[in-house]
Amino acid sequence: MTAQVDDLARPASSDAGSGIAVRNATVTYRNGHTALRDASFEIPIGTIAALVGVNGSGKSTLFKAIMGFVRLARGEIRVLGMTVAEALRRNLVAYVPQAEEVDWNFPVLVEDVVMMGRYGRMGMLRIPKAADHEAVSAALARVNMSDCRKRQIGELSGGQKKRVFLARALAQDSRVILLDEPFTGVDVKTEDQIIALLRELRDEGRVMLVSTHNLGSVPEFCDRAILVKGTVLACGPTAETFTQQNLERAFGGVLRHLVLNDAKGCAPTPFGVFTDDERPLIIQQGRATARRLESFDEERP
Ligand SMILES: Nc1ncnc2c1ncn2[C@@H]1O[C@H](COP(=O)(O)OP(=O)(O)OP(=O)(O)O)[C@@H](O)[C@H]1O
Repeated sequence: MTAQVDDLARPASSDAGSGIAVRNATVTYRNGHTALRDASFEIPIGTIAALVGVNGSGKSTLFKAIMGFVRLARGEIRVLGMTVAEALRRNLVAYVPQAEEVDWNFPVLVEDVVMMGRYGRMGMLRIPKAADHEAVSAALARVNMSDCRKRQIGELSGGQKKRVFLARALAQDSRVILLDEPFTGVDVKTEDQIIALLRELRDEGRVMLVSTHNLGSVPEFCDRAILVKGTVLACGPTAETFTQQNLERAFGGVLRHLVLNDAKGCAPTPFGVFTDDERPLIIQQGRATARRLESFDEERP
């Protein structure tokens, strides 16, 4: 069953085994705008969860709350059973930012960006030890960016920059990784590489929360989905949550219906197509499919 908001409004004492538990979280900005109201969901450890919703629905606000950048007016967030402050103090949470949040003109080498993931383990003077250099090299190798380690971060392509910030999260060795639109501006090959890496990290027992507008990719690699629109509309296993009904509530008017002939050119098969991004989500009989439009095209006669 898809967990609805009311099911999760229970005390935080049942956190054992949960990666992120958000209960009735409400965030009101200084100008009085409440961006998130009574948001509740839970993600177990060893999970990749998608965070989806239209622009302004509160995805970044939720990330900021999990990172302790904004205070909750009401409610509670637990990370690995701890308060946010405790989880951050222990370096357990890493954040991979949106491209727009970074000043790419800042003169810094790729390896220095990745080393930032180690800062929490260093002393006041931030003098790296051998273990820090090893962690940086291993993280760069894991995202296939070792050859670029001496390059300025601003010189890299969009996909390469994303991989460097992922490497920073790996060097930090966090158990919880928040990724803010990691696929925006990256080609399909890079997207597939990032997805493969996220799966490896999941299998290591980490928790990933991925904000994305690439709805078509979600059923392919996310175990769970959280649909937001000023609050959490639905959350749970992707197969149960990513339904036409829930997506229509979250995305309203962006659903289009196409009528396509099947492979034999026989009876028309109705499909719903959500076009929030360049990677559309195909809905068939009210359920999300894991196929991308381009792979569907390949099957057409
Ligand atoms: N610092 C702020 N002060 C006041 N309001 C804010 C602030 N940051 C965001 N908001 C408002 O809160 C709401 C949620 O914004 P948020 O950035 O969380 O949305 P989002 O889902 O991440 O959007 P996008 O998909 O465009 O990144 C929006 O109405 C936004 O205008």
